[in-house]
Amino acid sequence: MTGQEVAGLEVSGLGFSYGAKRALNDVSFCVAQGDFCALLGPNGAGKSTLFALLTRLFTTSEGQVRVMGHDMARAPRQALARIGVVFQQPTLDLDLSVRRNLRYFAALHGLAGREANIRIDAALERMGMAQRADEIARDLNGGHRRRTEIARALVHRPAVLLLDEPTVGLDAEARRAITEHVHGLCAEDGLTALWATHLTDEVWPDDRLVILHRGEIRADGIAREIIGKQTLTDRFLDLTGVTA
Ligand SMILES: Nc1ncnc2c1ncn2[C@@H]1O[C@H](COP(=O)(O)OP(=O)(O)OP(=O)(O)O)[C@@H](O)[C@H]1O
Repeated sequence: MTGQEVAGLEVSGLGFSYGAKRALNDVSFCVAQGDFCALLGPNGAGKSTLFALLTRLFTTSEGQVRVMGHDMARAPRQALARIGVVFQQPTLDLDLSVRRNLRYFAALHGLAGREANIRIDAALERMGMAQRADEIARDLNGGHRRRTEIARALVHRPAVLLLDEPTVGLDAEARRAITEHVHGLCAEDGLTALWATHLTDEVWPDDRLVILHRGEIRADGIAREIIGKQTLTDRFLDLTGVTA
């Protein structure tokens, strides 16, 4: 990234404690626009706490978050408007169709009528869900529900997409399809993605990779360079001291 470019996501010196429990300590990393960044960490590493700070569910006086150049503390509305979020827990209304789930979300963002429909169609197409637009969410399998949630997070055209363990509970085929779709969004649409996971097989060799453990960054770079001659699982175990 040159000095002129605005990073999709810039985190500097972020810290957070739950009472006496230190959950994040001096966390800094920067994701260039259009990059897919895997945030890999074992259970309890601090991934969800980081997401809560990035979405302003929690606030902290320690450190700074910038989204497309907007300081989350000084310009939260501008920063949040540029973020799409896929939470770890499913949040679809299962009684509504795929399209109506997205239409409801569009309305929350002040979008209606033709403009909303154009954006909804584009988001569903992008996630391979256009053919299922009129299906009731309850009738979808887990992978298609997750794809619908990602499409919903795209409706307001965010620049940065945050995904907190988006493939939990899905089989290998559904996980692969979702990972490919999100890589496509980055490569073809210039979306910046931060994908939290504890599954090493979701990280591709050319991905940007940040490894978090006990609230601190243990590695930051291109996955293949961090991995070296090891497998990512071996490297991950070495860096985190987590036993298999
Ligand atoms: N409400 C809370 N009160 C006290 N400690 C907490 C609270 N929530 C999380 N923690 C602790 O903060 C640390 C980071 O937790 P966090 O949930 O952010 O990790 P994570 O990487 O998202 O884990 P997982 O993969 O299990 O979701 C852990 O040690 C956890 O036990």
